[in-house]
Amino acid sequence: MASRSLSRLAQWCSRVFMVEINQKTEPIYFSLSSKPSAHNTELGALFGNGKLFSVYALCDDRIQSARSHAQLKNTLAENLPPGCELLDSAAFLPDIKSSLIKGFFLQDNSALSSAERAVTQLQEKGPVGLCVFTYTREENGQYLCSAVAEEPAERERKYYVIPAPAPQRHPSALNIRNSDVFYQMEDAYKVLQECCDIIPESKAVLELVTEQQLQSNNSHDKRFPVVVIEGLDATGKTTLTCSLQKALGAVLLKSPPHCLARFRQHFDAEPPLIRRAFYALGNYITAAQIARESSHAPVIVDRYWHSTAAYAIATAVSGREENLPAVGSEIYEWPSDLLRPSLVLLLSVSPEERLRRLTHRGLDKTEEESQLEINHLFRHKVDEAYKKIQNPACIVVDASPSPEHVLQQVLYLIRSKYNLQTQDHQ
Ligand SMILES: Nc1nc2c(ncn2[C@@H]2O[C@H](COP(=O)(O)OP(=O)(O)OP(=O)(O)O)[C@@H](O)[C@H]2O)c(=O)[nH]1
Ligand SMILES: Nc1ncnc2c1ncn2[C@@H]1O[C@H](COP(=O)(O)OP(=O)(O)O)[C@@H](O)[C@H]1O
Repeated sequence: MASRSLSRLAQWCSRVFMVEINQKTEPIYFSLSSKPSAHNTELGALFGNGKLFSVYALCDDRIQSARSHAQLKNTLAENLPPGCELLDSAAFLPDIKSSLIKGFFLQDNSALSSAERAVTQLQEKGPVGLCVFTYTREENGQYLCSAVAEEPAERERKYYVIPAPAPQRHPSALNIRNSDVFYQMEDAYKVLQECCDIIPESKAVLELVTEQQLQSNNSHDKRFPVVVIEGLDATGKTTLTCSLQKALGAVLLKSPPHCLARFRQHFDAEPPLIRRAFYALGNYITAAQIARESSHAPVIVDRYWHSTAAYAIATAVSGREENLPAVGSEIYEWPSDLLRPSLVLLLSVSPEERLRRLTHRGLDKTEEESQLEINHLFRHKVDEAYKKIQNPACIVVDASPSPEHVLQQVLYLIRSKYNLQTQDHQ
């Protein structure tokens, strides 16, 4: 695991470091070497001036590591002086899955190296296993890296910073499996089991999952159609799903299911590993409900696995939209143990229309929904991730017309696929 294998600076030499100056430009990649590089000018944009640090929270326990990373980000953001840039950083083994370690790069342009004080304070009371690197510029234009370590010998050891080539796969996509998106119920279940000591609500969620699984009817006899309605918030999912329920005499379900509503706010505040495991388990509870209900009526579902995967992937994959893995990547594969719907419709409206509906609706938003408004790039990535998921893939529906028009369009789609009669003809 990260901390054991990275106790000494030498062990970091096999890794490449990535620092993203902002979401729109290519990140800067560098590594540590015992020999200088004659071509390190491209590092100037990052290492230009001032005191520089990388900080990584290292723990063997993945739950503690996820929480330490989140705490580290909050602590650094609260304590850094103006003029000090806090950038996302990562250390990874190029194109090796699950090798990503997330951290932070601090550019302290203030003369007083006040960031140094903030980092030292963190070092004293910080989360378990804080690993701090400092970077200094030599007269000859070379940059040196040393670790702020307890052992004096480690402190003396320095390595040259040299440019590294961009990897094939964007490093932020390396850890998605079982850290951001889950492809088996048991993998998500294990995460919440490991949280039980520190998050009491986890036990109640796991009991609900077990209870629903016991009630689930896994019989594969004839089922009525299961239609999932997906889309960004305020695209009209709630309005449409209610009308479809009436028009088709269908059962209306949603994910996360009502039985998890009371836990949601808590898990929305947890780091991605824990939060996404919560939403993944919500889909399995909803799947058990779909299995039962679709044996006697059509089922309409408001959000399901596409939402879980799209939001998780769009959050995990940093930088530009092009960094999203291509269609066909394993990260878009439907979980083999999760009930597949018959049809998934992705409601799509223009950003302007969506904002108009959001303001009109006036409901409060999840933090992530607020992000959707501020961060057009994040919203595009969610939308793109929805469309890359296959088996089943989404059918995009233009949801900008009136509610009645959208309903008729969707009923036509469903009927032409299933010759389902509407309620009034039954
Ligand atoms: N339902 C669902 N929401 C998720 C998931 N992952 C993240 N979210 C967040 O939760 C928000 C929506 O939560 P919902 O419970 O669907 O709330 P809602 O009012 O029905 O959503 P909208 O009607 O689309 O605004 C999303 O916009 C995401 O920010 C997931 O797996 N399932
Ligand atoms: N087709 C539509 N045309 C215009 N307004 C709509 C349409 N569908 C929904 N709305 C309105 O937009 C707002 C968001 O709709 P809602 O169904 O809550 O979307 P979602 O569930 O996707 O967040 C609501 O005020 C709703 O009345």
